[in-house]
This record gives sequence, structure tokens and C-alpha cells, in this order.
Amino acid sequence: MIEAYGLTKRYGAKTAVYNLSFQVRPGAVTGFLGPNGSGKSTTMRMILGLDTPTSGQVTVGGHTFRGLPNAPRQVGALLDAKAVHGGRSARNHLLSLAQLSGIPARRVDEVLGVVGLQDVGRKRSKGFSLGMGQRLGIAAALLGDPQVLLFDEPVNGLDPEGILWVRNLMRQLAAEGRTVFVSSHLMSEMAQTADHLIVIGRGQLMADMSVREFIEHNSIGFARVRTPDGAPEQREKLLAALQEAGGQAQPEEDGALRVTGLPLPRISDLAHGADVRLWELSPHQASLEEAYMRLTQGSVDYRSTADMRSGLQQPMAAPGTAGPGAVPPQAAAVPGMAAAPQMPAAPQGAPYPGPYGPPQQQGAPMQPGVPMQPGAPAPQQGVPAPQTPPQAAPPQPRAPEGGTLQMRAPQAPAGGPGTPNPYATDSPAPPVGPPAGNPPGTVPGTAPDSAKNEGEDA
Ligand SMILES: Nc1ncnc2c1ncn2[C@@H]1O[C@H](COP(=O)(O)OP(=O)(O)OP(=O)(O)O)[C@@H](O)[C@H]1O
Repeated sequence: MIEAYGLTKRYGAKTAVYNLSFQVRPGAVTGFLGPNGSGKSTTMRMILGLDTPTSGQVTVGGHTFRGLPNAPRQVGALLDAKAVHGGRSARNHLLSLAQLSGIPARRVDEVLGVVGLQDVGRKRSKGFSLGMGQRLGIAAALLGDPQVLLFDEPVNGLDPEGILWVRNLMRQLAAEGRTVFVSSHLMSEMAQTADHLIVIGRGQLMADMSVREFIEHNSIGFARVRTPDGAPEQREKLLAALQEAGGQAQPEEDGALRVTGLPLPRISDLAHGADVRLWELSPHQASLEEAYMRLTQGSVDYRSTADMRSGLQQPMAAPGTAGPGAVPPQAAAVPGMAAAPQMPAAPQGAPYPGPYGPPQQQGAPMQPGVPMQPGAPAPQQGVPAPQTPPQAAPPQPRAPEGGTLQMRAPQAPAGGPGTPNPYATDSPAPPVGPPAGNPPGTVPGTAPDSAKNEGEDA
């Protein structure tokens, strides 16, 4: 079990992790999610004793990492697959790690086999592809047959077969009763691999719950309704009836409607009352990716802007105006591609809106664009529609029944409302002590924070 209490890490004026408390339990795969720069790697490095918390603490099996007896046999980690001496063969790299930790040499051949590198074990790792390097990093993590495993982006660079293999490996390790903590940006992968999720944004805890609960709490269910093809008047009649009843409808690519704000039986009754035949009426739940986007969109530090040199943009409007060249955040600017779906942020403190979404006043459309009017054309491809601006606060979930679910908006620092949030200012933080040197029992394949640059470019 990994347990963090009030974990905080500052690098000079930069607060990378703030007041994080969570538990990672054995027997499950726990996904660790958060936007770029949200503090996932920093947290993992603190768990592994490679970074020293500014305050708070994190323990593995009740001990700080440095207090763990024979740590490399108890904790394995893949943090940075490139942290390998490229001139050494894969086998020699693992052998040197094994020797440092008192692990028998035969285990090296075992783990080379487990990760599928047995045929290239004597080749120098500098010739390895990204995926082979990942496999070598995973082999290093498995070397001590540890009960606790941390993987930072393990599927990075792996081909589909490799991704499937990692998924099965994680699940198998958890089924053996081990603690498996894995960060990833691949939501579809996490949805299939993880049992539980810990989500952070700007270094602070945003969600700690099962995958199922996470999707339930952060997504709006919807109904797909399809009227007969080639009968636009039927579709328009249905649209009018849905809107009159307080529902919202968005066009889907295949001509169906995505309806929120009305339960399925009501939609059926409305269609019947309007004398409209239906080819489809089906319930849907958003994906983990949609739920994640919805929760974290207020915590994203790095957003892309359109490339004005692509020749595809109108001239930029004056700052502060939404002129023809203004590009909404995350809107696709590629010809022939529709803007990516933009999930609206739920209003802070809003209750869970129920399986078919909130009533109209709460139910911002799930797709780009304004709610569709009867007879209105579907949004043109390649034309980003107006979008709801991101809101800073994540939604508040309902409390679970008898569970350990917690989900919080980023917490204000202790000290009351007048205390500045470290994320709101660049005010100097208390000085951080010099990074500790290589701790005894450093996890194979990882480097202490003394190897990292703690400074920031001006
Ligand atoms: N050694 C360091 N010195 C200074 N700042 C650092 C250091 N390590 C991390 N940071 C900063 O702390 C913040 C969190 O970084 P971290 O690498 O933990 O994020 P992350 O969630 O792992 O990001 P990503 O998903 O992009 O890998 C970032 O703003 C980063 O620039």
C-alpha cells in the first residue's frame, strides 16, 4: 500500500505538488491521471525517495522509501526508460542493477523473457527502439519481484501488441495481490487497465474513485435517437417536440440526434405523440476520455493554439474580440475535420445530473456548437463552432454510499481565505533544502533529484 499525506513539493517558486493525500491499495491497478505538468512524475519520484517532499510524507508499506528494508526487492519502478547506459547490453544493464540490489543473476534472464527481449539481451541498448527501451525499463522494474510497482507512462512508444501486453501484465500483477500504480495519458487504455483512478490537476487531488464512479460522476449520459433516413420532416418534427419538452439535441455524424435532458421513455412518448417513427433510441454513457476532459479542462496548463502559417486561418481578430480569425481553445483547424468535442465544465457544486443529463438551464451541449434548432443545418466540417469557455473549478461529485470516494476541487491552502494559493502567484516559497544524494536502496533504473535541474528558465 502506498499512502500519501499532505504531500507538497516546491521547486523554488514553482509548486509542483500541493497537499496531496491518497492511498494506492494492493490487488488493483490504480491509474494516475492528470494533464501535462500536473505533478504526476514528481509525486512518483517522491514515493521512490528520489525527490524530497517540501512537506507532508508518503510511505510504502508504512515506511518512507528510505526507511524500507531492502527497498529494491519491495518496490519496482519505470520512470524514465531512457535512463540507461546506452553502451551496455540490455542484459548487462539488468545484471548491474541486480548486483546492486543483491538479486540473483538468473532473475535477469527471467525478466528478459517476461518482457520479450530475450533475443536481443546481448545487444547494446542504445540501438533500441522506444518500445524496446520501455520493455527494458519494465524488466528493470520487475527485477526484484516487488510487491509494489510504479509505472510512469509504460505504454509510451509501444505498438498495439506491446500495449496489450502491458495491459495484461498490469492486470496480472494486480491479480497477484500487488500494488500497481500507473500513470498514462491514454484514456482508452486506462479505461481497460485500471480499476481505480487518482486524478490530479495543478498538483492537487481532483478525484480518487473507481473508473466506473469516475465516468458516472463526470459525464452526462445521453440518448441517441434516429429517425428514418430520407425523411427530414420527421427529424424536424421530433426536434421541435424534444425542445418543447426541455430537451437538447445535437446532431451526430450519421444523422442521429444526441439528446440530453430527457429520459428515454419520455423521448419515446414524445416521438409517438408527434407521430414520428424511430429507427433507433438507445442509452449512452460518455467515455473515460470525455469524463476526464470534463473534469480537468480547468486545470490544463499547456493549451495549443492554431498555427497561423498553415494558411488555413482567417486573419486574427483584435485581442479580446471573437472575430472570424479567433480560434477557440482546442478547436480543430484542419480542413475536413470537425472541431474536437468540447465538454462543458459542470458548474461548481452542481449535483450529478442523472443518467440523461441536467435540465436545459444546466445542460450545456456536449458537442461544439449551440443547441440545434429545428431545421438548422448540422455544423459544417472544418468550421469550429462557438464553444463554452473553460471554467476553472471542477465539478463536485455526490458522495458515494459507504465508499472511500473523495473528489475535491483544488483545496485552498490552510490559513483561511486570505492565504494566497501557491498556484495563483509566483510568490517565493520557503527555501527548499538541497536535494539528497543517492539514497541507499535506490530503485533500479531511476535517478535521484540531484540529477535533475531544479531551476527554471527565466
Ligand atoms: N526538477 C525540477 N525543477 C523545477 N521544476 C520542476 C522539476 N520537476 C518538475 N518540475 C515542474 O513541476 C511541475 C510538475 O511536473 P511533473 O513532471 O511532475 O508533471 P507531470 O504531471 O508528470 O507531467 P507530464 O504529464 O507532462 O509528464 C511542472 O511544472 C514541472 O515543470
